[in-house]
Amino acid sequence: MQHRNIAFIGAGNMAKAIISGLVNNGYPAQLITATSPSMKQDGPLHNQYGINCSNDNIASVRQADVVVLAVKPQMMAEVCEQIHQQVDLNGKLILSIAAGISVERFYQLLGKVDLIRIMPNTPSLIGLGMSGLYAPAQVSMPDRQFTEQLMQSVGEICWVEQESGINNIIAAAGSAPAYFFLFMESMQQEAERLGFTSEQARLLVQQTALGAAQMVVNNPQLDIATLRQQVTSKGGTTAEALRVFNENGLPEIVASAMQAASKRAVEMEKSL
Ligand SMILES: NC(=O)C1=CN([C@@H]2O[C@H](COP(=O)(O)OP(=O)(O)OC[C@H]3O[C@@H](n4cnc5c(N)ncnc54)[C@H](OP(=O)(O)O)[C@@H]3O)[C@@H](O)[C@H]2O)C=CC1
Ligand SMILES: O=C(O)[C@@H]1CCC=N1
Repeated sequence: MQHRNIAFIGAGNMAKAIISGLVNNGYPAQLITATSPSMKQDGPLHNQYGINCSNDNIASVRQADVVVLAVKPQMMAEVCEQIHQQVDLNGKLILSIAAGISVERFYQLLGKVDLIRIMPNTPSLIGLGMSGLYAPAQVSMPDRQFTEQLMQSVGEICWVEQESGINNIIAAAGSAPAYFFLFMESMQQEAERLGFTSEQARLLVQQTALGAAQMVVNNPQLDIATLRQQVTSKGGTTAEALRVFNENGLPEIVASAMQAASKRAVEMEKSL
């Protein structure tokens, strides 16, 4: 892929996940800078990945071709206004990974910049990310391709035609690792109650989750429902477990939870 000078403004969980994925995939570390107020030049991020680290947003944005805005949504206005006042963003590509901040809001904060919204998730850390991408019509093809390749280097990508699609990506992928973690936490707790040690319970859950996910990946010709049916013997144990899930409304709970995530993103877009 093409290499450009990238500055991550904000170096928390999500920025670190993308940086780790990029560096492990061969993106030149010397072309990556990460900033945060508490950042030390020779701190852990520098030592681990060899990237440039700074607590100076302005200097970092000035020297960058691509700026990844990776602060919490509630911090975004303050950070953007400071950048807008001090740096000419003309010719730079701005990438936002924030939930709940619309393109229109970014134009208010930064002026009419070249901006693409990305909605990644934390498995980017291990190259298994899932990112949604949205670009307004005027964004150039080279900028779209660069962003696509950037995020493909840490996982899979899915373009959305409408900006509202980003909120649905949040529901289906951005927030979704946490759904699977909650499910696994609940299973681990019950496995411990059934008498396994914490380590055994974790192994049982993580290996089963990994195996199930890998079976879905390896069998694109099979519906996920078919894979479920292959585990479920008539009158057997799995059928009993699934009966309890269904009687307690698991599909409806999942649907409501995903809708709640998307709705929250819409609310954030109105308030931030
Ligand atoms: N976590 C996730 O799974 C996902 C998160 N996102 C989005 O990613 C963004 C970041 O989230 P996440 O990584 O979880 O948040 P974190 O709280 O982990 O990270 C926020 C980072 O911003 C830094 N920061 C705070 N103020 C400033 C400032 N003025 N200038 C520069 N950096 C600053 C913090 O530094 P310090 O520690 O020094 O305060 C920290 O490094 C959010 O907008 C979120 O919506 C999107 C998809 C998934
Ligand atoms: O919880 C959040 O708001 C962020 C966005 C998607 C995942 N984490």
